[in-house]
Amino acid sequence: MLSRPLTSSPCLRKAKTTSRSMARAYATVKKDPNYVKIVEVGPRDGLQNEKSVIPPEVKIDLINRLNKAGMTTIEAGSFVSPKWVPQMAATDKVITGMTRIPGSHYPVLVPNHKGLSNLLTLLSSHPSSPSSPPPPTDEIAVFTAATDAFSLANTNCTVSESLARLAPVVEQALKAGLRVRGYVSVVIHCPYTGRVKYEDVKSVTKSLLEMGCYEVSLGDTVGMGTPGSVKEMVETVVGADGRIPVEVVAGHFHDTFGAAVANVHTALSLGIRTIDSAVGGLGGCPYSPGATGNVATEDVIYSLKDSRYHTEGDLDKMVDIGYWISERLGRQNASRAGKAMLAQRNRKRVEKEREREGGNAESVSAKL
Ligand SMILES: CC(C)(COP(=O)([O-])OP(=O)([O-])OC[C@H]1O[C@@H](n2cnc3c(N)ncnc32)[C@H](O)[C@@H]1OP(=O)([O-])[O-])[C@@H](O)C(=O)NCCC(=O)NCCSC(=O)C[C@@](C)(O)CC(=O)[O-]
Repeated sequence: MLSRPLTSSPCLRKAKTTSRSMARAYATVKKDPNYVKIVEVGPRDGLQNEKSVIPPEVKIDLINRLNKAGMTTIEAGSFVSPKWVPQMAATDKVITGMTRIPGSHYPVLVPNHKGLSNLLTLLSSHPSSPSSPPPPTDEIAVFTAATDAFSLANTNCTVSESLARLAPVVEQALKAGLRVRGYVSVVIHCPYTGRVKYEDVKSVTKSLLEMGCYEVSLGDTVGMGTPGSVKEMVETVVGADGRIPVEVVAGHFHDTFGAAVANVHTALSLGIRTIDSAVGGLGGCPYSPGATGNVATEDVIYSLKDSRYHTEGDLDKMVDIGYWISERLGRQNASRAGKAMLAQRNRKRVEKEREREGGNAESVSAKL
């Protein structure tokens, strides 16, 4: 239950420019109706909950590899309080150290004025001559939740307080020429209060769009969603009144209960065309106890094969990256498709060796 009406803040009333923001949102929508845009969240959502501090060089390497594998929207880090999420502390080093490819986007999370101010200071020192590389980022993501309990745990304020805090941040970011994406967490289930009211998800989504977010990502943070609950939630959010077009919402599914790929396809069947995912199924929110990683990017790409949809990202290269980063972090690769493809490659390699060795059964069977 939200503590007070979302529209009660003066900042929000001021920011109510529905038609302008909706037009901005529509302008970014991909024209091809079967194109599925993937927002690769591995370097941010994927790493933020890792216990041991990952050096910026590894994060930079990860982002560069993802770019080379064809991912063009890669969430690169967060300008949040290092006391709350220590893992994201060196995001400034990451976004200035990574190779920036023209046309790619590297959004960073910003929770408040301080985060935006730190980012704008960094961006102001970036050379802006035509020959200089693209700026470290051109996009921020602001985030809130569908329940006060989660919002308080994650950002130390209620939902309406967070919206009031974010409205001027979004306004300033837009004035500075940044794109702004929004997140709503716990859209199905809250780890503190249980089942969520989908009308609250809709209300928060609407507020973020009215502020000027070009898109709002609906986060099943806990990963308890099922195709049935995702359908009901999305149908409530995009609703029959037609005020939130499905083109401006994205799906963000964690895979705690193994239903994330099914949830992705449910979202697609309802018209959503932007999906957040993390290579190797990395991830978890520090304030969502028990939740596991995001749906693996490899699993999303694999599941779209032989369908009417198409997307970006070279599956073989993504499988390599999933393997590499999982090894690097010393954790299990959580991508089912990734593990299956690696096993398949291994079998093929052994078969080739068998052919080369002239069918030496003993040495080959030892490798299988
Ligand atoms: C929002 C705050 C800052 C409020 O935290 P607070 O403690 O209420 O902040 P404050 O304003 O009272 O400031 C306290 C201290 O933090 C500093 N501070 C304050 N802000 C910043 C900043 N931006 N950058 C750097 N430092 C900052 C500030 O300067 C001060 O420093 P001190 O004077 O004590 O030395 C904090 O709660 C926070 O950073 N929360 C972020 C939590 C987070 O990152 N969670 C994970 C991301 S959300 C997610 O994963 C879900 C998602 C998006 O993936 C979708 C889904 O799956 O649902």
